[in-house]
Amino acid sequence: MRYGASDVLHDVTFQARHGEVLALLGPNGAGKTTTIEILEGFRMRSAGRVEVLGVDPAHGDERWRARLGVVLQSWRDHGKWRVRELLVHLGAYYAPYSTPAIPRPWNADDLVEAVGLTEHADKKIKTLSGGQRRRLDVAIGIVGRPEMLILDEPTAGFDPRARHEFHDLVRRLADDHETTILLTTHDLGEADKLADRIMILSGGRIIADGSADELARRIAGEDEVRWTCGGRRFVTSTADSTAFARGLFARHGEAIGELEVRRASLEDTYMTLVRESEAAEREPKETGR
Ligand SMILES: Nc1ncnc2c1ncn2[C@@H]1O[C@H](COP(=O)(O)OP(=O)(O)OP(=O)(O)O)[C@@H](O)[C@H]1O
Repeated sequence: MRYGASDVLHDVTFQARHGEVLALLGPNGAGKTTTIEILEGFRMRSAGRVEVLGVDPAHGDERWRARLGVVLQSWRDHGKWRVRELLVHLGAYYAPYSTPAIPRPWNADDLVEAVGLTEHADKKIKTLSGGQRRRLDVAIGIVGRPEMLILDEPTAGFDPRARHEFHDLVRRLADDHETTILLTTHDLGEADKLADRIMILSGGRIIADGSADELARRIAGEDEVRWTCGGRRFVTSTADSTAFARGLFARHGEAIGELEVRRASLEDTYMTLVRESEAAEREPKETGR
């Protein structure tokens, strides 16, 4: 993708598997929203090949669009509508695309319940709080029972309980309904918990693609092991904490207490990979001077 003279995405290559939850992470301005806008057919790519549900988004028709759910970063329209009323209205557009396998739309009352808005169902949308409005955005994104769901920072502004309930909903959509889900987030804990696969975008390139564990193993991350023995505290770093712990017990047996293993967190991994990529990007410019 090129805006004017500047390339904001280069060689972004990935595939999402059916029913997979994919999290797209990356610093502000990395190109996450641009990637999403290309996938949903809102923005035309400058070059390259894209297929979503087997269709090039540049030529996606209404039938294709009905199979896709999109939740953008924010929208603030429909203020005078009531929650259930809007979902019934929008849902009706999906009815012609109902199939025996995927009945469309989602029943409005069930949907309102699924996103935790039952007690607000008859309220005017402009009276909802920011987090309630975001739940409605998610409901609008899934009212047509999409086969592929794209969410741009869906939980921004959610309180911890709303976040927890949203995570359950996403896992249910993926596990029970086989919805393929691509979401962007700045919440690394959310990505760690939700995603089958994590991609990190930095400077318009994918610099990492794998499960949270795979990414943690990529940075020569050593585990930190803490324990007590004979009333003294110990801490060490090791590449193989399981073997280390086995050795500890073999040597000291019952004397070992309070054993704790801390693996490299997704945050450690993310910070390392993004720093490396930003340093690599600066380098050619510096040597070119
Ligand atoms: N319409 C546009 N014209 C020119 N440049 C743009 C346009 N939209 C985005 N950009 C630039 O493209 C780059 C990627 O932006 P994008 O919004 O995709 O980033 P992002 O990863 O979603 O960031 P954030 O985490 O802040 O939402 C940025 O440098 C941005 O300034």
